[in-house]
Amino acid sequence: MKTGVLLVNLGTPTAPTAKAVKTFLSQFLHDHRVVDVPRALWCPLLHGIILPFRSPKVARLYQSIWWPEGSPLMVVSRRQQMALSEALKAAGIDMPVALGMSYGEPSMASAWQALKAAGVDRVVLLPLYPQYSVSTTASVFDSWARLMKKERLVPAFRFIHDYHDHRSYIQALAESVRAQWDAHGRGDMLLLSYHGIPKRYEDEGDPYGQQCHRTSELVAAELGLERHQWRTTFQSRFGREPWLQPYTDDTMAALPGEGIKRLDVICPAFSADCLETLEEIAEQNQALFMAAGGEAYHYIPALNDHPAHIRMMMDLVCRELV
Ligand SMILES: C=CC1=C(C)c2cc3[nH]c(cc4nc(cc5[nH]c(cc1n2)c(C)c5CCC(=O)O)C(CCC(=O)O)=C4C)c(C)c3C=C
Ligand SMILES: [Fe+2]
Ligand SMILES: [Fe+2]
Repeated sequence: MKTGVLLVNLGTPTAPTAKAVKTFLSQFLHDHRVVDVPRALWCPLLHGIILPFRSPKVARLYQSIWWPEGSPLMVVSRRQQMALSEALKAAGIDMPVALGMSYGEPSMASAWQALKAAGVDRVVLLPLYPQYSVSTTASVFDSWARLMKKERLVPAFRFIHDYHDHRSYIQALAESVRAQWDAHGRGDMLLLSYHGIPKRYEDEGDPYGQQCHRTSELVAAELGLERHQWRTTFQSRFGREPWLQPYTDDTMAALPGEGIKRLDVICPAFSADCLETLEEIAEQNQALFMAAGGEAYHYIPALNDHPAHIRMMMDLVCRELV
């Protein structure tokens, strides 16, 4: 049997324009795993207000973080794919690596076609979401299942459910914090900010919030931090219902008043830098913290294609070879 790896991430617009953002948001926000509101209620709001008004606004935000080679999420994802492929080759393991996005291009269908063309008949699916959520991981599974419906011969496959407490992941995060401290000195606190989800999803059984808290505890323990030296918050709220709390933006505005003037921020739920880290955390939230009396703010980049992150991917994938 020949095994291949299918790396999956969320996806991103093809250009920082209102049109491309609208196409991306429309696909993303039509996914029932992401927004579970009945379509009769959701579609009028989505088509009448959210897509027309949010798309130009968000396009301007994408313009502020866009790289010459493209959207950071896409550029980093391609680098991850290449680095993992090379690392596997260097270890003498013949395993093609494809990249598929849940929304937009390259699609999961194109990634599966590339693996099939390489003669793969066994697939390790690695959704690059360390913490399981219905809104991300389950949606990857849905896309895979939809693809497999068209196959007469479904390949053997393994689905990596989550890796929120995996040793190499925790070590890679801790290593990136230490590198930050070595370069810029240590802040008064390490804030671990995770993408949020609606609180209702957690009440209905989504383990995401619990897994985020566990990741934070393990990183703090690995770094030898005391309880008052780190905090977990949730960012990127969308819509009106309550999301997981405490909210990152409220915390930013409050910390300087509590005597925390120098802050280090890491976003462990993001395996690649993207709009939500480079703009929301590194720009918007920095401005909130400084306006409230903060003195130093350091955003610690996502693990991206750092060698420790690629080693972690190797560990996760090779574990599935037995
Ligand atoms: C509508 C509800 C949303 C849920 C639930 C949600 C969960 C969720 N998302 C990520 C990772 C990413 N989200 C990104 C962008 C983004 N997310 C939402 C909404 C929800 N996300 C929107 C509407 C957007 C687009 C930007 C905007 O309009 O504000 C991204 C960045 C993509 C990029 O192109 O850079 C990532 C990555 C996780 C991990 C998660 C739940 C655990
Ligand atoms: Fe619709
Ligand atoms: Fe999101």
